[in-house]
Amino acid sequence: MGKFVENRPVIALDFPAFSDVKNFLEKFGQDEKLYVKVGMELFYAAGPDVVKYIKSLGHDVFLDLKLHDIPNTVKSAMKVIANLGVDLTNVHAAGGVEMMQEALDGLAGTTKLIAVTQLTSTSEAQMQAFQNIQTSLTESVVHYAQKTAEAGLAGVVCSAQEVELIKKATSEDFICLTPGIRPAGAAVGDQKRVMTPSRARQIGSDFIVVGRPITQAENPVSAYHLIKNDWLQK
Ligand SMILES: O=C(O)c1cc(=O)[nH]c(=O)n1[C@@H]1O[C@H](COP(=O)(O)O)[C@@H](O)[C@H]1O
Repeated sequence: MGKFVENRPVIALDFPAFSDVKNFLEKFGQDEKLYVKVGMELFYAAGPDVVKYIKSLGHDVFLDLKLHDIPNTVKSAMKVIANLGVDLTNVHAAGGVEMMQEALDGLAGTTKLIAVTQLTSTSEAQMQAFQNIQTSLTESVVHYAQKTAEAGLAGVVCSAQEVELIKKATSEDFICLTPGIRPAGAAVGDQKRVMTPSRARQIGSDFIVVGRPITQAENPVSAYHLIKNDWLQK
């Protein structure tokens, strides 16, 4: 049996208002069930209602709030998130093993939990100079992935460039969700560690997250399908 891979690119709904989400989702056919990401911008603007709306349409939701606080606060917040019925959510691995374990406890098995390692907008030079971590960026990501696995979480957020080493250091089943995905020739923007959908698939990513290349496209539905086809092609 092959390992689980999510065949739909997760669309980052990075919009400032509920109405933008409605407009965006209405472009797709009613039978097209999507996997979308609700991040800080949209959640702070539209709150739990937007999550409930998206779920009521039958889409899957990754609630990306990247919690990073003391263990007790994160656990309490996760208890609230557990009631939203989302499919996936995340914390920052830098919060520590105890924080990650408390986050899991708060969710009580309702929602899959993953942890951000090093953001895909971080380069090795930035990490070394700013975070004062004197290893390679890959070593830092693999270290966070091992600690995340030790805490019992389902996987990590990383760039596709680190997936092979993470799987070796943890297990084949440990989820690697990879943002920083760009079709060949697309604008990279603020992302630093990027890869195309097909290359990410070859390398072993389990989920890809794509925002602007879809949401800012002239035709978001065809951009989505082009990216999906590239992702499905090994
Ligand atoms: O946790 C995330 O989803 C995330 C982690 C990370 O390391 N890098 C990253 O880009 N993301 C998110 O993935 C999305 C990428 O969007 P685009 O760069 O527009 O494709 C954004 O919503 C980011 O918040």
